[in-house]
Amino acid sequence: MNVCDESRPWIDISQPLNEKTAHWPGDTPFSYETALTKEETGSVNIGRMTTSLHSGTHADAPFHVNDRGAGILDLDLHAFLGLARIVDVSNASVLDEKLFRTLDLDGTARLLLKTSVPNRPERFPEAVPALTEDGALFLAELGLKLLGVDVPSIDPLDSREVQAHHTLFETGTAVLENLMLDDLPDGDYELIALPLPLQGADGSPVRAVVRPLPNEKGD
Ligand SMILES: N[C@@H](CC(=O)c1ccccc1NC=O)C(=O)O
Ligand SMILES: [Zn+2]
Ligand SMILES: [Zn+2]
Repeated sequence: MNVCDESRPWIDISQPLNEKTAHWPGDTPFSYETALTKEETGSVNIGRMTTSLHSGTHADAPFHVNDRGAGILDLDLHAFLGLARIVDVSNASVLDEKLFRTLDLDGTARLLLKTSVPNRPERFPEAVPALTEDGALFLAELGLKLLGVDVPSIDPLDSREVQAHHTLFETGTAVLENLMLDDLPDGDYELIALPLPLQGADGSPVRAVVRPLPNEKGD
């Protein structure tokens, strides 16, 4: 990955974080304030933010669903960095093995799924197409390093078992949620979506960017 190739600009696929960003019911909304103004310090403005780690575009850590699971700082960054395939699954109401068998996932290390839910960062959806246990196992067996979705959760929004999270984390697959994929055609991309080095945290906001792979002619 030559990150300096200016002929292929990076495309931001992150939700903006502001006071209107949707959050999980009962969870901490995002807020930013200037805690110390330039007038107060005599030199600089100093910001402070408060947020759930599951607002906006973010990575989950295994600790999110397992008290003994790894925190975000313990995860291998390579999962969040490298080749990724974007696939439109907007015709599917569940993300199961049957669906995945119809897709071209050969050699895919990172899979970003574009679901039927439109990208509306200010609106928490009523329902999402959930990843089934057989779907999660199928992806893990493919050797997937990372699964990304454009909705707030890979599990049903009212799930207590959060089975898809458990299955992916038990098989060492990283998870990104709330990506913005609506404007991107299916295909192979480079992805950078690094979590912050938050000690002990169950997740982290990421700034997720992609760019299409160069075509064979090199233009
Ligand atoms: N699993 C979701 C988060 C989640 O389930 C949640 C986040 C905040 C408050 C409550 C939540 N779940 C259950 O009520 C996620 O990974 O972002
Ligand atoms: Zn999350
Ligand atoms: Zn999650």
